[in-house]
Amino acid sequence: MTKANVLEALSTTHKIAIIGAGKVGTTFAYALMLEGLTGEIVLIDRDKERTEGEVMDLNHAVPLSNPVRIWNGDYPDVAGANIVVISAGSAQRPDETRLDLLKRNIAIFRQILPQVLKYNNEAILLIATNPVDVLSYATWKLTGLPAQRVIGSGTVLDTARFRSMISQRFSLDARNVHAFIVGEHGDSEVAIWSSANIAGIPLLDFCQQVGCEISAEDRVKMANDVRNAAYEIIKRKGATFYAVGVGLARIVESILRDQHSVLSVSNRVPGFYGIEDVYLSLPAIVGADGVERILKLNLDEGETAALQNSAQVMHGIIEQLDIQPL
Ligand SMILES: NC(=O)C1=CN([C@@H]2O[C@H](COP(=O)(O)OP(=O)(O)OC[C@H]3O[C@@H](n4cnc5c(N)ncnc54)[C@H](O)[C@@H]3O)[C@@H](O)[C@H]2O)C=CC1
Ligand SMILES: CC(=O)C(=O)O
Repeated sequence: MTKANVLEALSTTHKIAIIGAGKVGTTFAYALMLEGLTGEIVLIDRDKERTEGEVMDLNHAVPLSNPVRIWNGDYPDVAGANIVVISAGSAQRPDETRLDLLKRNIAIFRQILPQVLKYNNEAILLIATNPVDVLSYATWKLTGLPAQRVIGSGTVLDTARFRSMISQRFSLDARNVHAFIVGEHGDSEVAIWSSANIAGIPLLDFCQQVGCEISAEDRVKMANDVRNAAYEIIKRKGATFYAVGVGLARIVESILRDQHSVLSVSNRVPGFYGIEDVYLSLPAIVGADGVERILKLNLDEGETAALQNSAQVMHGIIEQLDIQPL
């Protein structure tokens, strides 16, 4: 069998269920289709009419991209899905933070999760709805599933924004920029400069070598630009969906193809830096079983304190939630 045949055979056996066929859910479905990652995509949304329109539109691209069955389904259709992605719920309005969404979206999760579990308790759950860390933690608690199988998209998006901005600054291929945003996917997130590197060369050494400069002020500004990217985009076009759609597809790719990729997904922190019982993003190895291992970055003092602060913010919110298993 050629590599192409193997990949084709693999992709046709996989099924992805997407709950919430709004801007994020449908852009993710589009990315999945273009990348040929799966044989079946079922979209589930309370707005059946609009979802039917989305499904028609997506299906018309199938002859031009990859063979995939895409349909407008309901909860019984999550049966047999390898991964259930949840992107249902409210998105931020221009003057809102992600945490402002919590009350509305946790109520929606309380409706959705029992339905998912009723038809499939073996899938990996991938959460995109905001506030993603709190909702991933709540999903883990409510469902009682192993944390390894309850994953938040976390700072995969912020990390991509960070790499994109560094690459633009130094006119580089973003794929050669290695740097992470960790912590909350939100206002308390932390840019990790101490281990940022270009193809293995520490960023400051790279700058010295090629004669570029990045001052402490530049770094603060860039971290703020990453942190504020969603606000700036929402102010201009009402929502963000392309990068997160591709980010979700990237996580799904690593799971379906058991790639063991290191991605900054949100998961239960295993006591690193004195942080526990909270979902936050750190680099993690993602494969067929979900999160296989969370990696400990060597952080400097300021980064450690900022990450601990991010965990405190999450703890403060989690403590106010009354989460009883379903
Ligand atoms: N994790 C990340 O990096 C990102 C997360 N987001 C979040 O993703 C979520 C979705 O954003 P958008 O797609 O832009 O919003 P949207 O409003 O376009 O889509 C949300 C969808 O959820 C559906 N929905 C609401 N309640 C439902 C229920 N009980 N059952 C089934 N479907 C239900 C709605 O009908 C709608 O189609 C938001 O919370 C947003 O903040 C957005 C961008 C990035
Ligand atoms: C909306 C959101 O969470 C983002 O674009 O980062």
